[in-house]
Amino acid sequence: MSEAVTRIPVGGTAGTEPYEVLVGRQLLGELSGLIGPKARRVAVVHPEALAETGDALRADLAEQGYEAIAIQVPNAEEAKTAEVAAYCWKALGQSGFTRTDVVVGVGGGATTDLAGFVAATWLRGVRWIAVPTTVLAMVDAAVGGKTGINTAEGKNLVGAFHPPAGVLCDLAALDSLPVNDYVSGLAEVIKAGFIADPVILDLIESDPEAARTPAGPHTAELIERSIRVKADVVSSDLKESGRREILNYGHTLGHAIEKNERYKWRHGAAVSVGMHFAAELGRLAGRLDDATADRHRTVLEAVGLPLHYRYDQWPKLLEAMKVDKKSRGDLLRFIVLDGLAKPTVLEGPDPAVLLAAYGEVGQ
Ligand SMILES: NC(=O)c1ccc[n+]([C@@H]2O[C@H](COP(=O)([O-])OP(=O)(O)OC[C@H]3O[C@@H](n4cnc5c(N)ncnc54)[C@H](O)[C@@H]3O)[C@@H](O)[C@H]2O)c1
Ligand SMILES: O=C(O)C(=O)C[C@@H](O)[C@H](O)[C@H](O)COP(=O)(O)O
Ligand SMILES: [Zn+2]
Repeated sequence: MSEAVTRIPVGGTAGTEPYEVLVGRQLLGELSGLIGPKARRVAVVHPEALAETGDALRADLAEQGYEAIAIQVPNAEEAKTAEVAAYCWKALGQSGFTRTDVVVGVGGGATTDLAGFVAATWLRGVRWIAVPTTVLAMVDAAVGGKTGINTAEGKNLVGAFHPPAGVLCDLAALDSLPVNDYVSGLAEVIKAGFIADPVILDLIESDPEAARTPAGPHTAELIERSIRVKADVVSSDLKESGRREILNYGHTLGHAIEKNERYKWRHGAAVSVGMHFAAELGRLAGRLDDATADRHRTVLEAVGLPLHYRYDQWPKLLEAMKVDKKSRGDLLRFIVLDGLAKPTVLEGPDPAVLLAAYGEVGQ
């Protein structure tokens, strides 16, 4: 008997095309429907780690009559560069890819960010479909249409809003994910818990060890709840003119750490340290109660996510945070909590408060 498939709607407001995030197993049968009747060519962008999956998908699409190509890109953040994007553009150009053809991004968030960006920029925008294969990509990266690449100056500094035509979250993909990558994705799940859906935190806290594996009893529910948080936010504010900024909770410092580590840290690990910082900032700014601030430490630590970073790096991190996309001119802006599930913006905090908050994080 096949398992049920959950369908979560996204978008459809302010002139955007609605689409669905499907969560279940054996979802690849849905792909041709999403590719649509007009496409002749399909490009499957996948990381080295998923070479077999990428090639199997290409072969399957070729059997269905498409001119299918596989574009293999490096694993993780090494794929999110201008050079790799140019490599993909070359592959599309050489295959004669037209405006009715379709990109399929199969992989973690780094791959779906790159594939979506290539789709957004090729011929000024072609259709794309996300097939996320990590927790993080399922609950966050593949949903909402933020696509992009990094530069030496900062994380995701080049990109476009270009929503996918559909997102297929096949839970079976998570079985091959290394535990560190699985746990890294839990940072965005926990973020969704703190900014909008505290039941997520209750479920993780009920058995943090089980939450670290796809075999845990709440895996599907945690993923679906997190997707619903993201879908709700991006449906109301696709281009981040306001409410969408709450999804950046923990990211102001997190992205600065990623840049400082030359993108060798996993995103979720950096966001975990960033959420610890944001909690301390909220507390010191007089916004957040002690119990909710402390809960950040306990839940992040319970699943094995990091809380700390090098104290001596503060001046460099502060510099890096200035190019955060939420900054306006010289004004630094942070997402903090006014309470559980009450995210808000803290503008231009006193530098002494920032340093004191980092004092709790730096080691
Ligand atoms: N666009 C957005 O809204 C958004 C949201 C959150 C994060 N992101 C981005 O997502 C990226 C992080 O994504 P991530 O955590 O998925 O990491 P990732 O894409 O770097 O993947 C981690 C590693 O796992 C490998 N991998 C992927 N799926 C696998 C599987 N099923 N089995 C075995 N190996 C597998 C990858 O090749 C890579 O080596 C960051 O670049 C971050 O900026 C984007
Ligand atoms: O979708 C969003 O909006 C987010 O902020 C989600 C984040 O988890 C994600 O890491 C995003 O890529 C960060 O965006 P950026 O605009 O700060 O680069
Ligand atoms: Zn993120």
